[in-house]
Amino acid sequence: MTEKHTIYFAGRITGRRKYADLYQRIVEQLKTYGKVLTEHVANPTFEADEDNAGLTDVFIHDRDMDWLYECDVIVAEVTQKSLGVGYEIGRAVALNKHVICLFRSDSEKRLSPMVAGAVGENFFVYNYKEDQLPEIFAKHLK
Ligand SMILES: O=c1[nH]c(=O)n([C@H]2C[C@H](O)[C@@H](COP(=O)(O)O)O2)cc1CO
Repeated sequence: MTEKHTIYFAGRITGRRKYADLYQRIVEQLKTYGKVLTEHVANPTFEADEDNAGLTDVFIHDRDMDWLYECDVIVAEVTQKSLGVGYEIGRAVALNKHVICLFRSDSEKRLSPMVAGAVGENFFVYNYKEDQLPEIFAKHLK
């Protein structure tokens, strides 16, 4: 029987939403393992929605920190550089959360050593192809 998790999905929002479709496919898989607190990250029109909603920076930060406290696992798609995602990962480590970082192996970018080198008991980094995601999620979340 699959344990139900509370999952914080992190991915780049600011700037180009090149990976929004990928983020949506990841979130759909994560939802089979429990509750995803941050589904909005995978919403391709999110930036525009957020502008319309007029949320303040403090509101967004405090809401996301509450979700970080609440989650038991953070899954971060780190192929697209993002200050917000880096911050969330650091805060999650400080909270002793289970951290899974996903970096696309076909990317021509280099993952920061501050993430790639942080592997440990609760911190995992995968250079992945998309068809490997089901196996990765099953290993950590089943
Ligand atoms: O409006 C937002 N809402 C929000 O939840 N975030 C969080 C969730 C994402 O995992 C992360 C993205 O940060 P950034 O915007 O620096 O790419 O920060 C970030 C922003 C700022 O775009």
